[in-house]
Amino acid sequence: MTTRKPDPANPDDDIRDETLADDADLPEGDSLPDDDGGPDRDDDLDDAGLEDDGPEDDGLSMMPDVEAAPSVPLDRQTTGFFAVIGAPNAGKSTLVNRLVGSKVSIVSPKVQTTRSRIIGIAMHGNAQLVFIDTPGIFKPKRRLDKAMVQAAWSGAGDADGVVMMIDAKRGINDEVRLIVDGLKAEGRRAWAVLNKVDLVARSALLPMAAEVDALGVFDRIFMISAENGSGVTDLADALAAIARPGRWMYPEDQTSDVQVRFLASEIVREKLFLSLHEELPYALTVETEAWTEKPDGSARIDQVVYVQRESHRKIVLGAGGRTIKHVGSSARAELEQVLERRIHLFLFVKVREAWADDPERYREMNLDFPR
Ligand SMILES: Nc1nc2c(ncn2[C@@H]2O[C@H](COP(=O)(O)OP(=O)(O)OP(=O)(O)O)[C@@H](O)[C@H]2O)c(=O)[nH]1
Repeated sequence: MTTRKPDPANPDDDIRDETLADDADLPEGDSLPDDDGGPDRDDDLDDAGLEDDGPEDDGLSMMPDVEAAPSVPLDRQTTGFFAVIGAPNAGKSTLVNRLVGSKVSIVSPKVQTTRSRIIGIAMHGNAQLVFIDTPGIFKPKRRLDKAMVQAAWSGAGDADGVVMMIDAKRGINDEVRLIVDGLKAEGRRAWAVLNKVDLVARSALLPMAAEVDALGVFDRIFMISAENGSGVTDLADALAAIARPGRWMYPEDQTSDVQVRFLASEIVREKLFLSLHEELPYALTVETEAWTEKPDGSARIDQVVYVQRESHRKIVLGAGGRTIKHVGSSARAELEQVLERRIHLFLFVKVREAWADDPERYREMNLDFPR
């Protein structure tokens, strides 16, 4: 992930212009930045990425500052690297977040929320369990779909083991069969995790497990609720039991490999997913354009929401800028909680019709660009 600030020499890259353009849609005094008590709008325009206010933090990953001595001697450490795959909405990110014990991957009731591979790291006894949360696997139509599905399968390819999540409420449907066919084609076996058992009658679970077994690719079947945690410890125990002897790959208090810049855009994307309806969430992407450390310990984050049409931009802004303001304010609250510091968040909405065909956007999403 690159640290990029707007280039003042390049007008197309000038965030200040975007701010002004967005402003045209907003009534006087209703600014896009969600920032109570931070710098006022004029200040923001003046220091939009031209001068550093403090050190620019380039290594913005969710890594601890100091590596402590490990709690388990090196010769007793074990490591397992597991891909979590499944249909969209099966609960993959919810499970990974629960196993890790903090939010590393965004969650929404909409399908295809996760777009790229995200690593979550959980400590379990002597084992370090590294989970690859993958985008949902489905029949791709658009280029972005293809990139997401490729990322999911390559996550499975990299792993020691594959955990396939199945939404028990939906049962064994075509989406599940598509993935099972993919596993068979790759010659891979997996563990099946029937999720959302809190939504299903107990009497339906045993016949479903028999159906899962009959699919012929699963060595073990677990029943869990990623939402309320039931069955998750048994799953973690079983995964830890097959972890290989070997030194941990990450410091034990590291929870993810995601860069904080990326996490910050993901959090905004999650709030947009929760606030917008129908196709619009799928037609946008969010990028962190600049991250500036402030002398008072706070940070200023400038992000661009790319949409494909002017009409989409209007919807994302909302009447009087209300939608984007609401998104900004809930994202800022969460960012402040996660980063444990004060954040000034500035969101700019930009129309870029063909962003979904632009290789640069895929790099920012941590996805390979499918040709
Ligand atoms: N009732 C219930 N809801 C769940 C459970 N696990 C996940 N959910 C909900 O299901 C929805 C989808 O969860 P996610 O974790 O985003 O699913 P995902 O598989 O990562 O989704 P994609 O990003 O589309 O691949 C969210 O609204 C979750 O709150 C569960 O065990 N029980």
